Amino acid sequence: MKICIEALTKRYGDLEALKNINLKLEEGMHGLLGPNGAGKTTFMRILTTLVPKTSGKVTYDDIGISDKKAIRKLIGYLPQEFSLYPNMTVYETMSYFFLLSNCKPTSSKITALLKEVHLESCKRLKIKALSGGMKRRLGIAIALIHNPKVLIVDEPTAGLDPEERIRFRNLLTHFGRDKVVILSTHIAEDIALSCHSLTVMKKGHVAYNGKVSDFIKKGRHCVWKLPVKLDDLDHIKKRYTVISTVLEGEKASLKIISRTQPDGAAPINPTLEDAYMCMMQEGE
Ligand SMILES: Nc1ncnc2c1ncn2[C@@H]1O[C@H](COP(=O)(O)OP(=O)(O)OP(=O)(O)O)[C@@H](O)[C@H]1O
Repeated sequence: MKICIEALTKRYGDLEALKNINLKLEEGMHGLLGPNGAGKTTFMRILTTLVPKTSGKVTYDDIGISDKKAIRKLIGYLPQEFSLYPNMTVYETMSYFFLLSNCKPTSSKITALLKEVHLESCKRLKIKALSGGMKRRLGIAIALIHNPKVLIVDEPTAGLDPEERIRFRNLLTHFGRDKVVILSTHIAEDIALSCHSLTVMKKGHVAYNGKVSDFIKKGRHCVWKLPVKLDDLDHIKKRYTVISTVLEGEKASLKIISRTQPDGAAPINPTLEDAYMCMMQEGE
């Protein structure tokens, strides 16, 4: 499966939410990062046929996005917000969504999907008894009912505890072996730990598209560790972008972003989040 996006634009009245987007996405895990309002949700909603594009071309292999029926068969979508009936059990919920997807709900199919998302022991639990992470895993099982080739997930790990985040990431990576998985999130670490490729969106355009590892390299010589006295803290904060502060008695250890080496600072290897912060600062 290959998704080709050519010269894609989207306008909401006078606002150009997507500007000339060109991308090719194949099987594997793709991360989508960008600040609020960058256009990520608009982009994903166009890919899922929920929002019409203004111009440009989007194809899934040789199927055009205008063929909504065919495209929807190829896609599983887990939106940021989705609601389930609190008094239904997990099993009843799956049966219900099988019917909505025009698929016959059989016990073996439901059990197999619940097994994939590690919820097979929760069949009889009511939705209201599930944790946030369990609900999202059930959301993935629902999105997989029609065995899609593409899985699009919007902010799936927000609010989850570390253990559930790890479980969810591993689940997505598992599906990335034979599906195109697009993971949109504000949690850069989730992308660093699960995605091979990355698209960074900024103000409606693609600011970066390529390997996660190459993006992180761009943050080299931009992130510094700087020990300061507490009295100097306000002055430093006015001068530099401080991304972390650890207080140690009368001193503070800062991580700062700067294209030039500040006095007394030592370079440190950037994380994906650091590299992202460097990019967001540029052109501000
Ligand atoms: N239905 C709409 N009508 C008008 N403007 C919209 C609509 N949906 C989104 N926008 C605008 O388009 C731009 C992109 O919004 P979008 O929700 O796609 O960004 P985002 O990157 O997903 O943001 P977030 O991270 O906050 O979810 C924003 O300026 C937003 O206000």
